[in-house]
Amino acid sequence: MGLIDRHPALCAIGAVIIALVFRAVARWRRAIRRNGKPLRNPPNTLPLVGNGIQFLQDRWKLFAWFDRCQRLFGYETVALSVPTLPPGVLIHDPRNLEFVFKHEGIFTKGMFVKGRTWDLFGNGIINADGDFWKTQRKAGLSFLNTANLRVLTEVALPQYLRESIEDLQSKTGVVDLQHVFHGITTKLMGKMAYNMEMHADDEFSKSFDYASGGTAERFQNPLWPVTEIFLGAKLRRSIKTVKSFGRRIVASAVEDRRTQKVHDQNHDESKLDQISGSLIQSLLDAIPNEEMVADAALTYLSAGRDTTGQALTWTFYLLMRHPRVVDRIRQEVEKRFADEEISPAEEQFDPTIFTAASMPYAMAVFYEVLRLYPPIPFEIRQCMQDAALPDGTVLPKESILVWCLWAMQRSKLTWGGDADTFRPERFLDDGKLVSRSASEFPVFYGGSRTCLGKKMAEAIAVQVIPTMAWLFDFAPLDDKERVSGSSLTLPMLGGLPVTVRPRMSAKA
Ligand code: HEM
Repeated sequence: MGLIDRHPALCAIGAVIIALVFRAVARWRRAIRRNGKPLRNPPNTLPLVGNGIQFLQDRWKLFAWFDRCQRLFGYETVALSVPTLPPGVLIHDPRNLEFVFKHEGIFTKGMFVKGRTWDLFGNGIINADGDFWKTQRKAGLSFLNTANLRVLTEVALPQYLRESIEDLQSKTGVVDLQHVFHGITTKLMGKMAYNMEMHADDEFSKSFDYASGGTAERFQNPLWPVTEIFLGAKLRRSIKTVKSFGRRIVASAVEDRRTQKVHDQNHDESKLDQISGSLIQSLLDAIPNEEMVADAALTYLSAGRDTTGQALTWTFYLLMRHPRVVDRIRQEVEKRFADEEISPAEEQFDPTIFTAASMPYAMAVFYEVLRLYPPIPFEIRQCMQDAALPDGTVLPKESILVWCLWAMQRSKLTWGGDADTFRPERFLDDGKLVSRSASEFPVFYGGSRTCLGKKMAEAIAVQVIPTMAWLFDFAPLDDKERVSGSSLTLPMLGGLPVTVRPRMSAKA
């Protein structure tokens, strides 16, 4: 239910306050121009409240509205106005986005984003700038190095995937696939990054999901500082739980050091144990303040596990609706078996034979899912100085720039007439995977702050998708269209309940 449905009285008070401050904001708004003229307004822009009502709707209705804007205006930049907030624009043109990626110093998260996410992420990498950002990025780069990624694909992922498969093979009745995939990515990040056993249904994970939803709603509700005074108790409690878990991660890493469980290559231990906790140890080496290490750790955890687990959930949602695509994945698996001279009937199933290079179709499926269901569905930046976009839009300092990946990645101008169709083949040319520029396909962001975990996400997807599609038939409980719950990422509201039928007796 949307905020209006849940709290009509509060929304009415909000509308009055919005109207009162509109006069002041309107003067500011006039400053955004293209070729000396004000920008066009999107549909449903109202006098006084501008687009404020759209932003109060449930997020999938907001995405649909962004999508409508994209269909109506093509690549044209349009005005966004939410009274009480700085003036804004909605951009669609990849040229503008390329400019934003190239000028990271001008278009930053600013106080607009940081003010809303600070409680949860503090100075974690997605909020940090300057040297503190560089330090965290360096720690992340060392964690995601080639050797560690090899341990991920050869040891950790097969182990956690195997556990999930065994679990699915023993299940009768309904299974929530979102929970299954979230479980895999939670265990992976927990062990590799922090040397901790983590589970998708522990108290921290539940609190984090709630806190992420509450934080995301702050971007839709301009009166959040007021409404949270009355309605924010659960959010405050959740953030407190999340923060205390961040401190536990740090305490556990410090204890690992004290008891010398920090791994050196000479120990007689598994490859996975050797690299476990490498992210938190690099962060501890580089950052003198443990509170800040905790922020950095929590931000990496969210960036790494939620995005990938959710992308896999949307993948199987779409696969259940497109059996033709499942058949093609299975054909690719059979070809892979033939190349490796493995009999498909063999008892033991080894997911490590699936790599990005050997499974272009499975990779294309993953990319096509990321196009239609981007795990970070919209982005907001704030101008640190006056700026002009390549299309001539002049933005005064502090104005807001929004792009909605959900809408942009459905643009017929960029993706052709069948942009709304799930067609993995669009990412293939002569059987080889084709890449698209970050400005056309910004799913992993672009420029100097491009996602650090792209390779990790791909490595996970290319093992999980063919393995699960080969071993199981999944069926949805109904044909209803699934939508996203409130979050900073794109969880499926209510999870993905399915029935599972093992296709063969192959063991994981
Ligand atoms: C399908 C999976 C993923 C998608 C779609 C994705 C997408 C993104 C996007 C859009 C951003 C920019 C966010 C922003 O600042 O507004 C980002 C940043 C980041 N991602 Fe990912 N991500 C994925 C998986 C991962 C994984 C597995 C990791 C591993 C830890 C990771 C680590 C990061 C980090 C550290 C940043 C911050 C980069 C910086 O600010 O310098 N991501 N990601």
